[in-house]
This record gives sequence, C-alpha cells and structure tokens, in this order.
Amino acid sequence: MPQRRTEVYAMAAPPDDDVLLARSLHCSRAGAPVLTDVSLGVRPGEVVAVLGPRGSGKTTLLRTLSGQLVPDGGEVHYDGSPVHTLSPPRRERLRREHFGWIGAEPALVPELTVWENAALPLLLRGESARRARPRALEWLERLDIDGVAEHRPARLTPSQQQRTALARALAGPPSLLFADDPTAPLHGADGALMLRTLLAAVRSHGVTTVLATCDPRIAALADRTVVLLDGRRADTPAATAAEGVAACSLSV
Ligand SMILES: Nc1ncnc2c1ncn2[C@@H]1O[C@H](COP(=O)(O)OP(=O)(O)OP(=O)(O)O)[C@@H](O)[C@H]1O
Repeated sequence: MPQRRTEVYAMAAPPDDDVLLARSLHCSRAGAPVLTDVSLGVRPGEVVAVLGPRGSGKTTLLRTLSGQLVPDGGEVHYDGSPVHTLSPPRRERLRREHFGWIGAEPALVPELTVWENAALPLLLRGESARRARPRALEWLERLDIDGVAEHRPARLTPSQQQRTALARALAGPPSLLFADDPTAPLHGADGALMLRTLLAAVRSHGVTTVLATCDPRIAALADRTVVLLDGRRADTPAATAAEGVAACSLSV
C-alpha cells in the first residue's frame, strides 16, 4: 500500500517507476488554454486524487492521460511507453485492454442488459459471453445490483445505473482506472457507498487509480492529492477551497 503524502508542486524529475507519467501537458479547447504545463506521475497501485473546482481542467486532464485526447504539447507515458504518439486505433486498443473509465454520466448502452453492460469490456476484448457473464455478475453482486442483472438500464434508479457503470469500469479488471467525479450524480449515502466500494475494489485488486473530484473530503480518501487551478498544478488544497470548491455537493 503506498504511503499517504502531500504532493509537492514542481515535479521536475518524476521517479522512473511511475506507471503513468505526464510531462508538461498543454491542451486548448475552442482556442482557449485548458491545461498549462501540467506534469504528474502515478506509481503502480496508487490512488491519486485530482482536486480542483469546476472548470479547472480535471476532465480534460483525465481524458488526456487516458488517451482520449491528444495534448497540444507535452507527453503521456503508460508503463514506459508513449501514449500521445500512438495512432487512434492503437490508443483505442490500449484503452480497451488496460484502462477503465467511470464518469459522472453512466453512459450505459440502452439496448443491453445490466450484466451485458458490465461485461462490455470483456466482450470487446473477445471473451465469450459464457466466460464474461460470471465475472460481470460477481461485480454486480459486490455492488448489490445482481438482482437487476437482466434489466435494461432504463428500468434502473440513477444509483443502480451508476453502479452498473462502476461494474463495467472494474470488470476487466483494468490496470489503470480513471474515475471522473463518479459520485456526482448520487446523493449522500449512495455516493458514499459507491466511493467506498470503488476504493475497496481498486485497493484489493491493486488497480492504479486517478480520481477527479471537486470535494476535498473525497480527495482525502486517496493516497495522494494533486491540485488543479485554472488548468495548472497548484500546491495547496487551501487555494482550491478559496476558489469555490464548497459549491460541490457530495458528502462521504
Ligand atoms: N469540448 C470542449 N470545448 C470547449 N471548451 C471545453 C471543452 N471541454 C472543456 N472545455 C472547457 O475547458 C475548461 C475545463 O473543463 P473541464 O471539463 O476539463 O474541467 P473540470 O475541472 O472537469 O470541470 P467540472 O468539474 O465542471 O467537470 C472549461 O472552461 C470548459 O468549459
């Protein structure tokens, strides 16, 4: 288990054993800079929170780290190999085979049942439904939604939908999980339960995790926190609080 520690801002020489490494990322959206000179290293099995107020660039950072976006400048390396220079099909394959993603929207496939949604990463990797189904069901049971395994997403509550998305993100299991404000659509106890389940699952399976949140209480559950303000690394959570983090709504 990695030691909890406070991140120091300037990360000039990240350690060689980082499984995920970003160097001096720059990203613009619609002509405006969204990430400026962001560097970050994540060690195997670590749970790192990216903490920042709304609009600070957390989603853009996670999408860039996970190969969904190509940065305008800078580098992303996974397991020692560059991600930012891969062709789109190879980036897609890397994401499918090694990464999990859960965002604030469950983004389930409406035509598929709950277990088929949860099994999707396995099915896309070419596993048979016969092998994928029990593995998906294991996660559904752990998340207490095995009773709706044959339902379509439209019949589920928002909490059940988001837990299905979490089962899908973990079913692989992935080497690296990106969790972008995953409890945002959930209220109080539902959000707290989901977060506890997510953290217990990634820690027991050794899944390296990057968790974006605007809630310092959630960030405090990670092994380490890095702070984004206006698309730049910032050094203290206090600075983020001053920028209006209190506007975020989840309790744990
Ligand atoms: N596709 C896009 N086109 C134009 N601007 C974008 C796009 N995506 C993000 N942005 C802008 O980039 C900035 C950072 O957005 P981003 O979603 O990365 O921040 P965030 O910290 O994840 O915010 P939130 O907590 O609200 O999700 C915002 O000003 C946003 O409006």
